[in-house]
Amino acid sequence: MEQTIRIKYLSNQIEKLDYIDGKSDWIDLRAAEDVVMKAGEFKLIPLGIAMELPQGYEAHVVPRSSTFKTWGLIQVNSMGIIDCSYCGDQDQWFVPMYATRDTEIHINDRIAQFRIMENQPKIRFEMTEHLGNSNRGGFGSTGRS
Ligand SMILES: O=c1ccn([C@H]2C[C@H](O)[C@@H](COP(=O)(O)OP(=O)(O)OP(=O)(O)O)O2)c(=O)[nH]1
Repeated sequence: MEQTIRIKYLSNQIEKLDYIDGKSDWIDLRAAEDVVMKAGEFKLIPLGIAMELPQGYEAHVVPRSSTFKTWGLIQVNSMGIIDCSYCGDQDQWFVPMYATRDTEIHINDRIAQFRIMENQPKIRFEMTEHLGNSNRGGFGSTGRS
């Protein structure tokens, strides 16, 4: 199945997004400005795009596996979640980054990647005193003897 995503570019200096069939289906995202960061600095790096995601979908933004090695950047929210309602002309995607060393990101550098995911079903929480199942054994207990 193919989905169409309406996209608005907020920069004409970045290359257009590209879905590469048959490789990885995650789509690379590019920095929309030159950024100089000192070790220990935090910055929201603009990605130069706004999108209308398909109804019932959200997007997940993560670093590329080479991002840390190339720029010493850590994405501080681990994974960015772009909601379907984030779809206005000025709803530019950003990636919040922490620099672990002095670094320079250039416009058009592919610093992150995304995919879309179907929203989870609606959830209603039902309170109970007893779940009635056996305990699995505490955080991180699997494999411990
Ligand atoms: O890495 C990210 C995370 C979020 N967003 C945008 C899209 C998302 O739809 C919006 C709000 O994000 P989220 O709901 O995760 O943030 P919040 O801290 O809960 O803020 P809000 O009060 O705006 O919901 O910000 C980004 O551009 N990049």
